[in-house]
Amino acid sequence: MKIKKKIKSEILLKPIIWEDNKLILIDQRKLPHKLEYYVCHNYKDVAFAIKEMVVRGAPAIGVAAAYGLALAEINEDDIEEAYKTLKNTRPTAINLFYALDRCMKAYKEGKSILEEAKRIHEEDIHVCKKIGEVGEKLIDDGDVILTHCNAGALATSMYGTALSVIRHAFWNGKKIIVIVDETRPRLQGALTAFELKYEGIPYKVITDNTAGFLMQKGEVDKIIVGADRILKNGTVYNKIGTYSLAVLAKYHDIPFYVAAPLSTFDLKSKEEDVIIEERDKKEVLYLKDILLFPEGSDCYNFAFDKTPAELITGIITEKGVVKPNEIMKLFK
Ligand SMILES: CSC[C@@H](O)[C@@H](O)C(=O)COP(=O)(O)O
Repeated sequence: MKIKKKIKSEILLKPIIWEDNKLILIDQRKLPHKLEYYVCHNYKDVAFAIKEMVVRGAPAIGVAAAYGLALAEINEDDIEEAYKTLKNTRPTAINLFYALDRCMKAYKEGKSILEEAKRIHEEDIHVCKKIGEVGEKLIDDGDVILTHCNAGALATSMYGTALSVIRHAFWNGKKIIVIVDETRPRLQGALTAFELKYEGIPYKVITDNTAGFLMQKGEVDKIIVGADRILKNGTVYNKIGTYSLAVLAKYHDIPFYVAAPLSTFDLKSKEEDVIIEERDKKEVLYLKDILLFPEGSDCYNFAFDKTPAELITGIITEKGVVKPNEIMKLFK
């Protein structure tokens, strides 16, 4: 049994590697066709990597940012400046601020930033595994599970959040099929498909606008997504399109789960404090270099949306599954 488990974690992708005082990231811009690495030598490289989505996904950007600050320490850069630069890379996922603030606290207490970054990295691996073990109990043999964006190994340090639940169910012998939303405009669904293919987990890709029709046909048993930030009132911020899925799930009476570590909870902010990232309009208007719409077209490119608590069946965390109105139980 033990040997089997070891092999399973060894086949998982490791998007974040710390080696010889360098941060090595799987370059997610090149996936799914090329598995290439992007090497960060200083905090500015890391800030670029987060902004340009070389590394992405809430827990992964937190871990990368922590190592970014560690690089600033190693290179004897101005730590306050590095902290500010890294903090201003992406505004919505709370894990970025959680990890940077932890490292800053360690620094101010005269401790090593690198040691704190390594701890955050290790903890993320451990809690994501736990989320999978806890959440897989909600999955029935034969389930068809729809997921949005990529809440997989690539979005964390190893197991993923929503995909940790899915891969643990698969490892435990449950015959599942994953419906992968393509997730326009950045197509994080391709990353999810890449991970599932890598591990032999059956999946089928759909365009985002197919989800409702599949639910109407009775072909979706459960929906599991990740989160970028969860407020005390149970509001979940996640990839744009999550809210529409949750509304559809409610209408069709399909359980809608959110999987996230405690580091994704923001107990201080109110909804009006949360900034929804708006990215370059080119991501929507162009496909690579091809302009898809009439010259001069304007568009929206919100990267995230918010899903109210009443649409969420349960939140799967490393400390158990809670209803969105029971969040404070997790912090007692
Ligand atoms: C475990 S990842 C959870 C979320 O970070 C994920 O669903 C998501 O929205 C990622 O957005 P991205 O813009 O790709 O960083």
